[in-house]
Amino acid sequence: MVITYSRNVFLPLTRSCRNRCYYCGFRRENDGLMSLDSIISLLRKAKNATEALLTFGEQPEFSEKVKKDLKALGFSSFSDYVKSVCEIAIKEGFLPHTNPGVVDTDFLKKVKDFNASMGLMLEQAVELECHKESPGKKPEERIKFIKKAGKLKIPFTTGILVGIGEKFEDRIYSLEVIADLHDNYGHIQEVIIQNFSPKKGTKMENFKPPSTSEMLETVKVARKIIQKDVAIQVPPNLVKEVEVFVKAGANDLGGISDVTPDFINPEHPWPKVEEISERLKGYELKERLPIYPKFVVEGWYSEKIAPLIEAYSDEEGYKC
Ligand SMILES: O=c1nc2n(C[C@H](O)[C@H](O)[C@H](O)CO)c3cc(O)ccc3cc-2c(=O)[nH]1
Ligand SMILES: C[C@H]1O[C@@H](n2cnc3c(N)ncnc32)[C@H](O)[C@@H]1O
Ligand code: MET
Ligand code: SF4
Repeated sequence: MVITYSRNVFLPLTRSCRNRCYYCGFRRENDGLMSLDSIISLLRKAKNATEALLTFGEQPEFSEKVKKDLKALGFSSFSDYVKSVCEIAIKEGFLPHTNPGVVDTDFLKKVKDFNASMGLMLEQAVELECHKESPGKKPEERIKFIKKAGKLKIPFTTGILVGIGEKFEDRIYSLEVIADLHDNYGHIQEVIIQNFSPKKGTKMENFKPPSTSEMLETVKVARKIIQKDVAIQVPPNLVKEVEVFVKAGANDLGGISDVTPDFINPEHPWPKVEEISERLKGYELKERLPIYPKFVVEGWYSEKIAPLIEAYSDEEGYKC
């Protein structure tokens, strides 16, 4: 059995965010933008990565600091800045994967051709206390966005955040919603089963994270609900014993970096690929691109990134 992962470099473009999720340690009030120079120098350090992961707070343009930085950099909108970062990444030899939060259709259309895939965590398809101050976490907003990405044929990553106040049946319902989206649009490449990990200084710092057995049950039920052509991803820095999760049905480990931390969960360092390989004896651990083999073979990518995809993938669509 093949277990996949991607080698990436994480670009946290800004921590300014219109939402206030009670579990989030990433958001900062009035944070600015990464400079294009700092992005280039980070990319140049990531010698063996093929994915540039762009993540940031949702709709950060309201922040005075972001507005000021956009002006100083000569951009008239945040989406133009994101598009330029993608172009820089491509020029440096990386395939962008942008996880933008809920953005409008114009934003999505502008950046789509410059991304190998994009993502948005559904988190949970039910309303929860921890999202009371996060308009962009309303289930209908997230579902609408994932549908829009489907209509635009964007290879897509979504998933659930486990242990944020939902019941077990809410997880089942959320996974059914994802399966339904994939039935309708066929664009989901992977479903992340991510455990909530408490962050100091947040409202949920003393909230109990889900246990390993609870996470295993969730992966098992996800594997039953989600279509077989969609990968189940667990992050190896958050679940540690990847071998038991693989036994439960996970078959992807997401992006791993040698040069950047997981900026969302910085207290959880990435294990080395060698360590994962050691734990997964009997399985074939294989590197993939941020666009899954199936979508490479089906040609779900633009001419902007075609040269990179074609140079990096073998005839089965895996990284070569
Ligand atoms: O390092 C991380 N990568 C995260 N990734 C990156 C992901 O592991 C890879 O970029 C994809 O598998 C594409 O290769 C996300 C991507 C999404 O589209 C949506 C959510 C996440 C969440 C995380 C995360 O918490 N930490
Ligand atoms: C990048 C993704 O990380 C998730 N995320 C945000 N905060 C946390 C946390 N404390 N623990 C685990 N995952 C988190 C969100 O679902 C976001 O979409
Ligand atoms: N803010 C976005 C979201 O929560 C992107 C990931 S968190 C930095 O969906
Ligand atoms: S998880 Fe994303 S949307 Fe929520 S506060 Fe953090 S950065 Fe903003």
